[in-house]
Amino acid sequence: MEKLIIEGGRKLQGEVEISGFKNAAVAIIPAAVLAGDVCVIDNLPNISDVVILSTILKDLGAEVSIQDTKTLSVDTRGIKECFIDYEAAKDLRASYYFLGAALGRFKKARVVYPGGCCIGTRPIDQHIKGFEALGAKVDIEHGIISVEAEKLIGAEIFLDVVSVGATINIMLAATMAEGITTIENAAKEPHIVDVANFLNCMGAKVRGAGTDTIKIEGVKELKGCHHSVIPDQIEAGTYMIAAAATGGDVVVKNVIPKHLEAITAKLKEMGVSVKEEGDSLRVKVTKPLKNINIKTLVYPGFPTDLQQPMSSLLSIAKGTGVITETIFEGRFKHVDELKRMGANIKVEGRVAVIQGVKSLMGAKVSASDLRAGAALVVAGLIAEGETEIENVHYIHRGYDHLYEKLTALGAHIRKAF
Ligand SMILES: CC(=O)N[C@H]1[C@@H](OP(=O)(O)OP(=O)(O)OC[C@H]2O[C@@H](n3ccc(=O)[nH]c3=O)[C@H](O)[C@@H]2O)O[C@H](CO)[C@@H](O)[C@@H]1O
Ligand SMILES: C=C(OP(=O)(O)O)C(=O)O
Repeated sequence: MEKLIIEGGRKLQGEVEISGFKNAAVAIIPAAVLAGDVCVIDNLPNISDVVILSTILKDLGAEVSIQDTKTLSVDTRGIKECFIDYEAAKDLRASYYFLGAALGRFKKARVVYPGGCCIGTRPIDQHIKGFEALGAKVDIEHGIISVEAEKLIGAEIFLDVVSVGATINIMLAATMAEGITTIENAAKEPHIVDVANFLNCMGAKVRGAGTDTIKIEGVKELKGCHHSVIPDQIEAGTYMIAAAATGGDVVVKNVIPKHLEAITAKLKEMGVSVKEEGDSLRVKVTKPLKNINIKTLVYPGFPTDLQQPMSSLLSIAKGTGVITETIFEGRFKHVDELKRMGANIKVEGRVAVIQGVKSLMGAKVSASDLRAGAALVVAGLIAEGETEIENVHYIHRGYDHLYEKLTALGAHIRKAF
């Protein structure tokens, strides 16, 4: 089992290039099923979720080729039906997008209940409600979700909770439904817009993505297209946090600064200098950092996916900070590991109270999920001495070339087995 060893205490300095967005890529790859044609998807991150989804496409009968780890060419004409079992999909969440895409194209799909990070209960009732509203019958038996419809008919769907996954899945299923589908109380995250742009590039008629009302006018068929995935705001945010935590000076390149406003605002509130330079953000520490309060919210609020890495930074900021996690009830599993490293954090339900300490100490720790892993990497970069992180496979779900990028910024980080 791969482990990650970090010799902490070095300021990160230099430039880091941000890769394509995991959460957009993992929806766009399954969405290619809808085309029944050749799609070229560019700027993909080299992460395990992308590798798994590409393998699933191949196993379903698509012709898949990857160039430079970044560009996927996929011909989905050979796919005739969609069944995805436990072994194929247990390690990621996004397998559920094959439900919406295959329902749209074949009016039928069977996909194992999704996996992904264990950060709360993560129900999929809103996805099911959406599929049913479009006319599909949904059954869940022995851990397999089956969806089937004679035909799909556009409907008005009001989501009970703002869900990224349900918004995207309903968009996928509705692209070839008869008539108009309206999703109200839709999620507004940047990757919703990226997926809508990909669908429109294939010939779909999706309007309003990025607002809380999305309208999809069904079309008879879609065609292949070429699409480039947007930069990963969560990877970018993680490097911004790591730069601040190590007292560094880092230019985070190839980002859309607008997507990073929530994290930029919070870093500035702590006393970090964040300057926009075109499609880069320069993050520099010039004075001691003060603690702050954070509440995770749907976009454009502070993203839950950055809450865990941010808690490592708050652990060494002066004073007391409070994190309120409103999206996932189980997203504080990293806290016990941070405590091993000397952090002073008390968790009660969805609230973590962090009393800043002078520094963290290297220790043996274990990642419980992707962003818990990112939090431990940030903590390891700050800590005095050596930090050994287990369960690194979680981190590889979402961070492209982590070792190379951190090493180029001056970190001492290596693999061990
Ligand atoms: C692959 C992907 O893009 N993952 C992201 C996606 O996950 P995911 O799409 O699973 O997250 P959702 O936006 O759906 O979940 C938001 C909230 O809605 C609840 N909910 C969701 C669906 C549903 O049918 N019923 C329901 O109650 C969830 O339990 C959670 O409390 O958005 C999350 C919130 O920004 C991010 O942390 C994940 O990184
Ligand atoms: C929770 C995450 O991913 P997933 O939904 O794919 O498990 C994440 O990217 O932080």
